[in-house]
Amino acid sequence: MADTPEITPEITPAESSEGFDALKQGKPPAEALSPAPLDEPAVRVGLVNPAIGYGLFAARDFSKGEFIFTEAPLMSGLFNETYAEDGTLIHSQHQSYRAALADSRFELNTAFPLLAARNGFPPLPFDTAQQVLNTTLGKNLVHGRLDTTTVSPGEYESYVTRFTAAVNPSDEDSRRAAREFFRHYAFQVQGGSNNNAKSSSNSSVELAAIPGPSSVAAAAAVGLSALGQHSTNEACIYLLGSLINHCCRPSSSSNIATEGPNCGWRIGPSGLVKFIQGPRHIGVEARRDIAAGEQLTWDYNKRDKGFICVCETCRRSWVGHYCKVL
Ligand SMILES: C[S@@+](CC[C@H](N)C(=O)[O-])C[C@H]1O[C@@H](n2cnc3c(N)ncnc32)[C@H](O)[C@@H]1O
Repeated sequence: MADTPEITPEITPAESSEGFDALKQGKPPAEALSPAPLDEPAVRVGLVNPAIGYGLFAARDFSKGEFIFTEAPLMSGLFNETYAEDGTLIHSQHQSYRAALADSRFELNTAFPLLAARNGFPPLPFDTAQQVLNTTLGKNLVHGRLDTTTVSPGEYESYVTRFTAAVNPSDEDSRRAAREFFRHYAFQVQGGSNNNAKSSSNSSVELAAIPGPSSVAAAAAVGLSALGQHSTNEACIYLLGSLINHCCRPSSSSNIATEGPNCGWRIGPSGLVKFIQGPRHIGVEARRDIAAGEQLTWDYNKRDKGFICVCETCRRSWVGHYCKVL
């Protein structure tokens, strides 16, 4: 898959000032307290196309401001701004991957087939993958449920034939694959003592608390021993959240009600979204009304995305450019 940056969050000025005002007052205004997502089918996994791979789609209609789902991480390693060749960071990410593999091999190998192939695991047969896509890929959901996938056998085959399993990959190959994977799929969760994770760009996490799957705990333990010498931030991978694709914002702000990324996210509990219980739990929020069937997207917020973007916003502007030339 193309080189992709870590996903970094985005926040609108309106959301930002609302959050800070609420925090200054000590308690958020009642109308700012969003209800937890409904515990009913919220999302399904689909294939966008063989080049982009999977995406997440709305399984029902959502209103602006509604939370779509919350999810616990599958794994967590230390974070590095540049993903430079840092032995401790790569070790923590690789350990996290190995632990997650022991707990959740089918889910990992279905959701992230390139990572699987680089570690010597060939793509799963369609029937097995379909079961995972329909049910267990939602195993870390806290609120909201996974709906039935619409991936057809033909679509699946044309996607996974892109990945050839490495033969006897070395430990070095596996470490490199884990680092690249974290770089492309992880959410940066800020470390430190502040457990009040704010919205999108100000997410934080309490490193001392290590709930969740053993893969999260294992990597956090590795990470904790390295704190002080390295980044205190964590890189968290989510089975569903990490499958959401990027969409650029439209150049005209008048279009944001109907175009551009339709989701935002928060990690950890905060004054505004108390229903997010775990420090590394992610909450995905509708930034505008979303119709059932629409692909969920957000802005990775990176100048260098590491892939050629073919989002709706870019496609519209290409058409605009083409028309102007004509
Ligand atoms: C976090 S993953 C999203 C899930 C991914 N589609 C998958 O199936 O694994 C990011 C990767 O998805 C692809 N991607 C996401 N948004 C894209 C976009 N707007 N245009 C092209 N590729 C995109 C890129 O390959 C990128 O490296």
